[in-house]
Amino acid sequence: MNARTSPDGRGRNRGRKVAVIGSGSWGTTFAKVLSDAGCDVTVWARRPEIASEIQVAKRNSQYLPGINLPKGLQATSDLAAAVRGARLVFLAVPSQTLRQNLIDLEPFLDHRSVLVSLVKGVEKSTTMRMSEVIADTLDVGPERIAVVSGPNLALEIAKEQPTGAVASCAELAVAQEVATAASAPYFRSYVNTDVVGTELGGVLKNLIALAIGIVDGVGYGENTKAAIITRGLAEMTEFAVASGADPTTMSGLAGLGDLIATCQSPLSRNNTAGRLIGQGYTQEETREQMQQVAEGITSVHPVLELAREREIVMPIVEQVQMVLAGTMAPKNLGPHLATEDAVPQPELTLGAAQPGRWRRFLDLMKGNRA
Ligand SMILES: NC(=O)C1=CN([C@@H]2O[C@H](COP(=O)(O)OP(=O)(O)OC[C@H]3O[C@@H](n4cnc5c(N)ncnc54)[C@H](O)[C@@H]3O)[C@@H](O)[C@H]2O)C=CC1
Ligand SMILES: O=C(CO)COP(=O)(O)O
Repeated sequence: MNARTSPDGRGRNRGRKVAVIGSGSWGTTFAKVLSDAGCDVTVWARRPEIASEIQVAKRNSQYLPGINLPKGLQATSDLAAAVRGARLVFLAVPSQTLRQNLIDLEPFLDHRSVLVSLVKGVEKSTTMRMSEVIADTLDVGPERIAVVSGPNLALEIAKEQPTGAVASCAELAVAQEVATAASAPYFRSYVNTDVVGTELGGVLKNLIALAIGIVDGVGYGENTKAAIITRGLAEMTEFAVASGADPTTMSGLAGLGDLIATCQSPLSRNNTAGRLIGQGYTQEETREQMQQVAEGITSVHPVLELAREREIVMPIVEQVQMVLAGTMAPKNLGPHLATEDAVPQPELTLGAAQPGRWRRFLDLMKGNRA
């Protein structure tokens, strides 16, 4: 099969110039995916020594030890040089720095370029999702904002272990363009137009992965974890649908797929952070040990703020917040404590999720049929 017809898109990506902003574990891995897909990729690193190591040695020893990066991958610590001529600009920085990174980037952006968020957090000070931060910071419409999300543990993908993701944009043709750029032999990108759902899948699974890590740290077994994953998916779906997402997105790669990967893997930083907390380390000690971004810790508070505004009940996420705040012992986290007013709750499952349904069901059970 020649490159022009190969299913991974190498032929279709010939001459496609793209940039990746951020050279941590995900930025570097995603740059490798794009390069292996045949794109002409430049990755921007904040620290010149990391840019130089990627550019010269084709390595990023701090974030991806032992991984050889593609020969053609370029790196720079000069923002203007990174995005010059790039139609697609992938963003892989921490959620709390994205706004400032975009402000720095703005003078160099082409007015046609598409901003693609790979980030799985919300901005703490505003409760905005990353696509909202992009729209709020730059003068770009929804057709220039995209998201890629899925079960994507960086180190596994850097080792070319196969997986998939969803490329999402309100404009389907743009989602398809992003998916084509991000389709390597070991990485398949699907498309949808549900930016809210795709983005929230990545944010919310981190909170459930924290819960899983906590109970793992306590020493609970598979039943507890399976119950938390299942009830967690119901919470994620309820929240996402109330935020405008399509419920089916939560059963796809960006929802259930990422939830499974993150809750199962010791490679997950959120899972690891939860486990340390479950073992009795404080939040500060956990942060010190991690040395890497665990977005869930920052997202708990803003997500619960939004849940309250939307009248959504998120018992597991609330328990995670209490454990992080030190007001609940890790051993008390579990779905058996999630019963509101001791009223047996309906088992709200994926297909049943609709805004307000949980509340209406509870009202009904309490005899309040108004
Ligand atoms: N690592 C993974 O497996 C995956 C991570 N993600 C998401 O990607 C985003 C980035 O995470 P990772 O690369 O994993 O984190 P990381 O902890 O591996 O790297 C963070 C990177 O951000 C840089 N950074 C720190 N402060 C910065 C600032 N002020 N401006 C610009 N860059 C700054 C660091 O130097 C480093 O390069 C997160 O939202 C994460 O949830 C998404 C999918 C997979
Ligand atoms: O998003 C991820 C996997 O899809 C990575 O999860 P962590 O940020 O918990 O490592």
